Amino acid sequence: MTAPAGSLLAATDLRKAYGTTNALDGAEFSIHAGEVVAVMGPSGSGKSTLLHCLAGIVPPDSGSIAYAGRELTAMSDAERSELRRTEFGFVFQFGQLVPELTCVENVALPLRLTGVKRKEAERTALHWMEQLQVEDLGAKRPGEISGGQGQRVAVARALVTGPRVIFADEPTGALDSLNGELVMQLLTEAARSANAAVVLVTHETRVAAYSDREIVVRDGRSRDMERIV
Ligand SMILES: Nc1ncnc2c1ncn2[C@@H]1O[C@H](COP(=O)(O)OP(=O)(O)OP(=O)(O)O)[C@@H](O)[C@H]1O
Repeated sequence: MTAPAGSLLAATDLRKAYGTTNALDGAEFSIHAGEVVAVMGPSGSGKSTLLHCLAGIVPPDSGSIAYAGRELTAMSDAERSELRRTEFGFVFQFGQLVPELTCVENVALPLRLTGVKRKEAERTALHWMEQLQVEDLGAKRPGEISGGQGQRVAVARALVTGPRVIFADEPTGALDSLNGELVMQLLTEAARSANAAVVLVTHETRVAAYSDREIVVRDGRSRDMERIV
């Protein structure tokens, strides 16, 4: 099977086994620029493994992953790292901010690591913190802010390099529903304004409702869901 035309990131027939466990067993995926796709499914069905393969973190045993016309599985580790640093952004469930740095330093960090000067990096960081409504927290450290605020800072950090794809693995998993909704609303608004695609792993239908499309993973296989309106 070939990837759908015009997709930014597409995977076909992905397989990945851990010992005797088939985490992925012929999974398919595709996403367009600016699209938000929710990956749903029961615990242990292969959602995180799919995300890690798509993001070039975990190599699949077989199958194809095409990003902007380039085959991820044919790249060297160094090329995949470079891609993750420059083209992809990441938001996880928790524990992703560096506790010793202030919030603005945390958001600016991915830019600093690519050699951007401190002042310019922090100016860009503040722009994204405004989008996520956490600009007042710049001088605070992660230990001094709430979980929901921390996730919004993490989203700002994921967007700061201007990535084309954001990978979000249960980004609201540690939040109450009100804070989860706010994170989702601001994440999807900011990503759409930047024309960044979002691969969103979640088991919550309320969170998946912020997506344009849902796929369901079961026993390592994926299928598209028709949105019931
Ligand atoms: N590093 C690993 N080593 C061994 N087995 C693994 C590893 N990662 C995942 N698995 C197994 O692969 C299967 C799929 O795991 P995965 O984490 O992708 O599922 P998931 O759908 O994201 O689950 P959850 O919703 O609980 O996070 C599971 O049976 C899991 O135990």
